[in-house]
Amino acid sequence: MEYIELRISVQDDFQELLIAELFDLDFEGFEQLDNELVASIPTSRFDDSKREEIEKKLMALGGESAILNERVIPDQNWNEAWERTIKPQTIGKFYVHPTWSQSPDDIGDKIELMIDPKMAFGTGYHATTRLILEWLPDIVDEGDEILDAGTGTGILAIAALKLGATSAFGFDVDEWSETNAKENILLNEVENLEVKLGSTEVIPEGKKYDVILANINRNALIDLLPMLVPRLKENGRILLSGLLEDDEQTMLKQPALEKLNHLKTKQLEEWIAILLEA
Ligand SMILES: C[S@@+](CC[C@H](N)C(=O)[O-])C[C@H]1O[C@@H](n2cnc3c(N)ncnc32)[C@H](O)[C@@H]1O
Repeated sequence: MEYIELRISVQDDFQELLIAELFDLDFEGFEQLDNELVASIPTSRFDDSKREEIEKKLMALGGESAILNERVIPDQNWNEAWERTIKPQTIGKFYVHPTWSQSPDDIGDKIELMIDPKMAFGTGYHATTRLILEWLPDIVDEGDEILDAGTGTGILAIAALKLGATSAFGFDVDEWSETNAKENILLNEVENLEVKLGSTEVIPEGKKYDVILANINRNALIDLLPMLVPRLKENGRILLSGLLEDDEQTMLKQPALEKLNHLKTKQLEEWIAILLEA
């Protein structure tokens, strides 16, 4: 897949806000530099109207923010770019690292997650993924069956299986995710994780789940909830992430969530995740 990379001048104080807005516009990769942000999006999801929308958002931030440069990044450069920026990290109970940085001999009681991200979202670096990884041990029980909507690298489904879930099904509309999640399944030697390219239409017919993980973004979640919620078992839990603080009330008012109990909302930086129970 080919990507468009935008280099944007933006003061450090406004970078998180801009990342959140670009994320809602389907941007996937972000690199924060000194008063600059580099953001990337698949070429197929970028057009003049998105560029105009970004320019409007930048104007609203103040006169100094602007798109400095726009360039096309061909496929083959991505791994190299990622390899420079991805470092091992501890997130809650997990030690997350790529294959090119070996796990130290002693990671104590941490659970190892080996994730080679390539271009799929889910390095564990984004706050929305970290938020779920930190919370996951409290949500997943032994024997649970998991549905991972927008699986990206497969990191959340793999983590859930390592916590004792018996099986997981992940889906993603991004073809890189399908390939990459499958690679990460092999790396982590997890069994019973099936990944498919597509959206809710690829969920096995009639199947219901104990836990649904959905780290996508507000607009996609609003569209997908009517298809996801009926896939919850009785007392099943759904965790919605990829949301900003201000999205909480909009989400909780969604008709598809009407019959669910809101258990808890957690926040990390400006991002929130909402847990509900059927
Ligand atoms: C924020 S990433 C999350 C990746 C991973 N689950 C994580 O937590 O790190 C969202 C993923 O959802 C996928 N996605 C976006 N819209 C979707 C849709 N309508 N159906 C399925 N996947 C979608 C994107 O391709 C992307 O890989």
